[in-house]
Amino acid sequence: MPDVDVAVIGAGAAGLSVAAIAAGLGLRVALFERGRMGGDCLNTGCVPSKALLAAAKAAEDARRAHRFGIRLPEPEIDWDGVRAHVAGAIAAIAPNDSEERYRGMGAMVVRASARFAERDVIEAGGRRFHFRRAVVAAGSSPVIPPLPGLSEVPFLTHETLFDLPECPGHLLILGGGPIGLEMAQAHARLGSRVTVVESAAIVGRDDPECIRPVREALAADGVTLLEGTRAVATEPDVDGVALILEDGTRLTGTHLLLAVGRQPRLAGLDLEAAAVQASPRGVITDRSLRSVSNRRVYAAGDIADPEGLGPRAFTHVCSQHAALIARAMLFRLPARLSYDALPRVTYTDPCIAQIGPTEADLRAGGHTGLTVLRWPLDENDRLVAEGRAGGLVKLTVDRKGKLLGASLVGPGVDEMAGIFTLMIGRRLPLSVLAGAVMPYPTAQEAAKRAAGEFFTPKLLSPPVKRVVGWLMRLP
Ligand SMILES: Cc1cc2nc3c(=O)[nH]c(=O)nc-3n(C[C@H](O)[C@H](O)[C@H](O)COP(=O)(O)OP(=O)(O)OC[C@H]3O[C@@H](n4cnc5c(N)ncnc54)[C@H](O)[C@@H]3O)c2cc1C
Ligand SMILES: NC(=O)c1ccc[n+]([C@@H]2O[C@H](COP(=O)([O-])OP(=O)(O)OC[C@H]3O[C@@H](n4cnc5c(N)ncnc54)[C@H](O)[C@@H]3O)[C@@H](O)[C@H]2O)c1
Repeated sequence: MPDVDVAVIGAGAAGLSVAAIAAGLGLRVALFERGRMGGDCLNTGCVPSKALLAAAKAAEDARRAHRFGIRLPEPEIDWDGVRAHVAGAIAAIAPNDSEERYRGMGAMVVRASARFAERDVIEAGGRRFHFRRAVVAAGSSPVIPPLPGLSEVPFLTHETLFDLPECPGHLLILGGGPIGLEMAQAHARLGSRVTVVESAAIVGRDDPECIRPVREALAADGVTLLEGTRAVATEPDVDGVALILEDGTRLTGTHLLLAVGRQPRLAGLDLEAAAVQASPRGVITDRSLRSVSNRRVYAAGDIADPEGLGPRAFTHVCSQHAALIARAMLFRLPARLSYDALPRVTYTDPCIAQIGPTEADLRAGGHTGLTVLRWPLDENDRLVAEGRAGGLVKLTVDRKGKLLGASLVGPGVDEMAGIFTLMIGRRLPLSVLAGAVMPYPTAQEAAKRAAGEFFTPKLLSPPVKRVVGWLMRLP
């Protein structure tokens, strides 16, 4: 008789969601966590980064208050106060992810490193747990690039960045993805000099039309963006650290943050003992997130490498995975993972958001007959009134008007992204959005206006005008 119905390795966003569902259904659950409950999102990821961005925005709002006729002195940054705010946000959310809460749900929480011992056995804390089903949700860690000299210099990752006792004097950031850009803007607004070195283009998976305003905003915040540039070495410097670029430029800074991507936390899991196959991208699963080589085992969150889709590192993907695993593993219902309507948002100011594929993704995938609809956010009354106008809603639709992808940039587009997730995910016709009554004045009106652009040319066409003219003559 197995000791547990469901064994979950990792109490991050993915593992916690799976454990909550399984325990809620009355199953015997063992949840293994060797580090902090809540994993990256709570402790070193989403929560501290958004808390730091909020502090930075407060400073920036004070600097820009003169636009409203309010003159304030240059804000004084109390770094200890900023850190207290970040720590306070984590502490306020922590009870949701706590050992006590999960024990209360009926799960057995084992604070130890877990590893597979057999196809259906996990060892942790000196005990063996015979399981019916296991979910590997061990997450990912920052990639440490093979940069010559890196072992000689102190460097930061998101795991150490939020513990700095002082605001960095000059923060060098390697990588201009979501982590690099969010942290660049946050630190620049809080008083650091910031230089980002990006080997390709910043947030390069996003739509170039949407990237442009982010690039301009970061430059306005004083961030130096070096794109299409590689660092070839690093070395100690009197300032702290130096990065040598491929053209020979020597950049010096007080701190170096590495933000060049994620790698699955496979080490120590002993997946081979359970015949669970993994690639350098993660645990290989089918589209129901079930291991292709051990059908008792599933993978969720950053560590999952679903065939044909690859890993995605987002907290909302962790929830999506957990719901799908519940369907497939617990209810034995058909389940097939799709990222067709997946939203992703980089929380710079302005935000950049992508829901589903970009126009370039669709064209590269061979889609023809695409129509691109645009609605500029500088015509949005609410944003104009708030002195924040600027940005774009760009929709890519097929011949029949089916919405395939939405690319957004501007203030408030993070909150607008949910509309497009619903539209694409539920395959709602564009007319639903174009015909919706949106509250005035909101940024969301731009979503409706962009959708309306599909119908306007047809509505105002000469034949329709002729019919309306004829109808007007009727008694
Ligand atoms: C700076 C930053 C900002 C981010 N911002 C956002 C954002 O705004 N929005 C968003 O959607 N996503 C964001 N992300 C991504 C998001 O944080 C991750 O996608 C998410 O946290 C992954 O959750 P997970 O459960 O897969 O892994 P994790 O959170 O890493 O959890 C895995 C857990 O497993 C434990 N573990 C590992 N191996 C073992 C073992 N052998 N035994 C026991 N325990 C083990 C680890 O200690 C860890 O606690 C951000 C990430 C970073 C780094
Ligand atoms: N707002 C959010 O949802 C959010 C925020 C932060 C992180 N995340 C998640 O975490 C993941 C990891 O974030 P990330 O920013 O570290 O990785 P990333 O893979 O998204 O971006 C890394 C960037 O570094 C560049 N790069 C790679 N090697 C380089 C090198 N040697 N020198 C210079 N540049 C180099 C890449 O071209 C890329 O632009 C994200 O992809 C995302 O899934 C999400």
